[in-house]
Amino acid sequence: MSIDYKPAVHFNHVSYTIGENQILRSITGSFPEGRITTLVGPSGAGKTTLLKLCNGLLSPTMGELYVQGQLIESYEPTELRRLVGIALQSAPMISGTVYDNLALPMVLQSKKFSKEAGRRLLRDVGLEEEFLQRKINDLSGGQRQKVSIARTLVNQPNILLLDEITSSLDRTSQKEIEELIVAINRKYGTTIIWITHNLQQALEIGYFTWVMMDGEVVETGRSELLKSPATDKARNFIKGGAV
Ligand SMILES: Nc1ncnc2c1ncn2[C@@H]1O[C@H](COP(=O)(O)OP(=O)(O)OP(=O)(O)O)[C@@H](O)[C@H]1O
Repeated sequence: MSIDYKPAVHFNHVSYTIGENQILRSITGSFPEGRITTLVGPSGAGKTTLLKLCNGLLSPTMGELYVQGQLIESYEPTELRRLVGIALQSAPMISGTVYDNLALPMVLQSKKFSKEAGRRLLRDVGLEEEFLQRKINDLSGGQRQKVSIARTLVNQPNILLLDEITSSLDRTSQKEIEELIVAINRKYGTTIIWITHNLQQALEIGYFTWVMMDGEVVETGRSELLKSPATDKARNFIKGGAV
């Protein structure tokens, strides 16, 4: 990947092992600041594991990992959570209202969260203000995912990690979420690292792409590589997914 870009996250020979099982093998590379990078690869390639390393949910077994130029171990856990947000496919929520869920990150830090702040976040994700008092269980999958994204924005993260956030949504909701993420990236300059199984989405939304297989990064570069990969491994994977 080009060295013209400042890395938001940098991996230097990072490995991750569980027992005898090497999940990630000496990963080296960067996620450029202020850009959308997509992570693609077959199931079990290690994409989610790599994402969890970026916000300290997991720690490397070997190698160094830098977030905004600083070794990840040097951050206070709460500081790191504020800096790096994560949204998951399952969008886990507490029961109660949308407001209760949006306020959660602040409540956990013993901070106040105003209704106005809640309404502002809803506007950011394209939901009407009246959603603030809605019960979480009454929301559609797409609306729920928007609330999940809004909740990650409470801490105004510089880096946002997304794990398959559109895979269970219909085409319309999927498009809405894609547009929303692009808008967040543009408005706040948020660095986005996005795992997706949808190669068309990776091509359209991602500025950069990492192709992963068997715990390794087999190819990285501008997302156009998905149309004409340079390596056999990436080519074989993409053939199966047909961009
Ligand atoms: N806690 C764990 N214990 C044992 N093996 C694990 C654990 N977590 C992940 N693995 C293994 O590590 C490998 C990579 O998993 P990971 O979830 O990172 O892959 P992935 O590329 O995100 O896959 P998917 O696209 O299916 O989500 C898999 O073989 C998985 O079985």
